[in-house]
Amino acid sequence: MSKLDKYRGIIPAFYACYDEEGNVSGERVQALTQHFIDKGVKGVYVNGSSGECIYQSVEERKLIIENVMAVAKGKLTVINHVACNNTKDSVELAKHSESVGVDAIASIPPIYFRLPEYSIAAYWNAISEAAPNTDFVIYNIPQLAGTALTMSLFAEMMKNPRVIAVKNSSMPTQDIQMFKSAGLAAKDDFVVFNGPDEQFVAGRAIGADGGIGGTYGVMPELFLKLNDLVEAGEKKKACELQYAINEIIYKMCSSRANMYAVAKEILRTNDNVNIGGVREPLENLQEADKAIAHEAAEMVKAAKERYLA
Ligand SMILES: CC(=O)N[C@@H]([C@@H](O)[C@H](O)[C@H](O)CO)[C@@H](O)CC(=O)C(=O)O
Repeated sequence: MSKLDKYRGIIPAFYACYDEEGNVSGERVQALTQHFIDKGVKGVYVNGSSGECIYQSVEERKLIIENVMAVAKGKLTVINHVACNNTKDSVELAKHSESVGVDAIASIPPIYFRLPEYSIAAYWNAISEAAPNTDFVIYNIPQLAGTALTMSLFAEMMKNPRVIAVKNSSMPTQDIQMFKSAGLAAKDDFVVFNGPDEQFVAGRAIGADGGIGGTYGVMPELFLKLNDLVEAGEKKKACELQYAINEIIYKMCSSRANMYAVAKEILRTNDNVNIGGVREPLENLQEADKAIAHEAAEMVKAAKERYLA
């Protein structure tokens, strides 16, 4: 048993939880955390893209992770994304994360200005040094961050003993293999998370240890089953379920509203978990989007009946 096994499995990317006025709701954060515990997932990835972190203040992000930890401590693996696009605020969130006892912190590279690799490494290492007893996960999402994790930057970061994983949301699954191989060449153990939910099976096949995903939250049972099928080597069944999941994701992405607004409506409809809407400038649901969300909710129910029986 490796000490990194706590990261191997299905880890939903936690959604932002707001009250009816659009303020962060600690109560709703706790309810969503409990919902994920009840579903049997391995952990949660808090304050990432799905958590709408770039639209939130440092204080709001502290409130969110405090409420997650109040419920999840000892029950879920908790990874808190702390990047704020400036070192000072990110360091503050890293310190705070360690004080509330998260398992790991994570960070994208700084966005907007194209910084040299030594500046990105300095940014990540400063954040990591602020949480000296906490694992560190590099978040590679070049299509949104505008900067890709290169192998030379990766090699530099391998010198930091706290770097234990890459959450890889780039689209080429080959990236997973490259980080996994180079990680294992540098360290006794190393974790790579699959990012794109639509290619979970492919990501796992090429070396991902599990996944962190923005659509797991509306169908955790389906992703848990998918992971079981991959582990059992049931390729045909795994692909069949992956295709069914992908149809649900395509439906979720077909609305004018932001995908996370659709996800939240599915949660309300199927699971009776109300975590509000999305924060502007993300687009909330109009009537036509609600119809799409309800179709997607029905598809989730049908897939559960078909594949979990
Ligand atoms: C670009 C993007 O948002 N990717 C998502 C995916 O889970 C994505 O929502 C899913 O594959 C649907 O396209 C995650 O990798 C992001 C994520 O886990 C997070 O930080 O919330």
